[in-house]
Amino acid sequence: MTQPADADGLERLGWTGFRGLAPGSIDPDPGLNLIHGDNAAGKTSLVEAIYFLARARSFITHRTARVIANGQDAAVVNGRIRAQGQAYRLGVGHQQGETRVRLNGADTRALSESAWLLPIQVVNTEVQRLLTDSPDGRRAFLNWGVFHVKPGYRADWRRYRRALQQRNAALKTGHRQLSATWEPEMAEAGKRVDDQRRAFLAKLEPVCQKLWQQWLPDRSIEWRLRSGWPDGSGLDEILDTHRDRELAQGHGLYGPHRADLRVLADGVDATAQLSRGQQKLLVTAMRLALTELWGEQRAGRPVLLLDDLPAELDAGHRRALLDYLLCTPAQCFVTAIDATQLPLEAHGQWFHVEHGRVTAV
Ligand SMILES: Nc1ncnc2c1ncn2[C@@H]1O[C@H](COP(=O)(O)OP(=O)(O)OP(=O)(O)O)[C@@H](O)[C@H]1O
Repeated sequence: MTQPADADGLERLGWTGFRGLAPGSIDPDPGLNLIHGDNAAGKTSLVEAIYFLARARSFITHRTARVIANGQDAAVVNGRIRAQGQAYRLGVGHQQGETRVRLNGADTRALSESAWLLPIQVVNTEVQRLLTDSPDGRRAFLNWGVFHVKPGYRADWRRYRRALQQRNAALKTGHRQLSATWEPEMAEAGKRVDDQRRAFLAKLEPVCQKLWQQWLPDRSIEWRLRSGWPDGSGLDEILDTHRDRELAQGHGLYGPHRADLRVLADGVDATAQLSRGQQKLLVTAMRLALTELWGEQRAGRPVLLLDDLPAELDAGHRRALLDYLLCTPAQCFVTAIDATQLPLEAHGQWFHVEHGRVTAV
């Protein structure tokens, strides 16, 4: 999709002390950005810097200190972002174990104050882990997915988590009555969380199906949300019925914190049915569909990071994915080792990365 020059999105990105990148800056295209360079040139580091700006953490490591360049004491990423027609200055830095986020020159209290500016999704060679890893990642996918569609969701989720923690503390110390007092709050907030997740999935599914049918035409893909408590019963009822068991365990066993999104191919677990390349396509479709849905919200413009896009995909599927990127509402950053792997010569802005230096081509 050709974007006007003043379209929403990331207009400027600058960094110092970040991974192996030499201090630098780029002015990204509002649509498509194509980044190429040899192994270890710094391509992943560049897209990681964009993610760091958007989410104040890395998608590579939980140890944020690792993004600091060897021998430096701080990593800082700055961005100029246009959202709803307005310009914002966002800065994220990590130093001495602390991450600070500054928006328009002032410290922000919560990530949610700035997170709406750059709703971001990553597709890389680890993308299949959404299917193969524990439910935590799938719950995070749901939580961020809903948050960007319904900003009020965060408050419901927080309210639920607080009631859960209080009830868990009571369960741990064997306080039957105290644990029961937290249940109405937990059940009410928990139902709101579950309802919003289901409404969000109902919107997302047709967008995913469109892509799945194009990219995996021989497979029938579907998902099932497990709420985190048995179907057909209210959470209040379940908490009441199972209190003794939960007291014996010392923590709560039911609720949306135990939800899972099971993804099936031809009726069975997708990981048992599909090749790695097919799993990549399946999850890529989910992440792209999410950015399409976010794009309709007209809050912050969604950003898609596709690191090493050609990996594990045959020429036909690569082409299909690149064709999709030409019409997505998201601002895209795509990396590959060789420019010829991204046959989009006439499109977007190209960058070359060499020994940590990024140059617009
Ligand atoms: N904190 C750090 N300080 C300095 N250099 C680092 C740091 N973290 C990683 N590096 C180095 O940065 C280099 C670039 O890594 P990066 O993963 O960005 O490369 P890439 O271009 O994506 O490579 P590939 O195509 O092989 O995936 C690597 O040599 C790595 O050792």
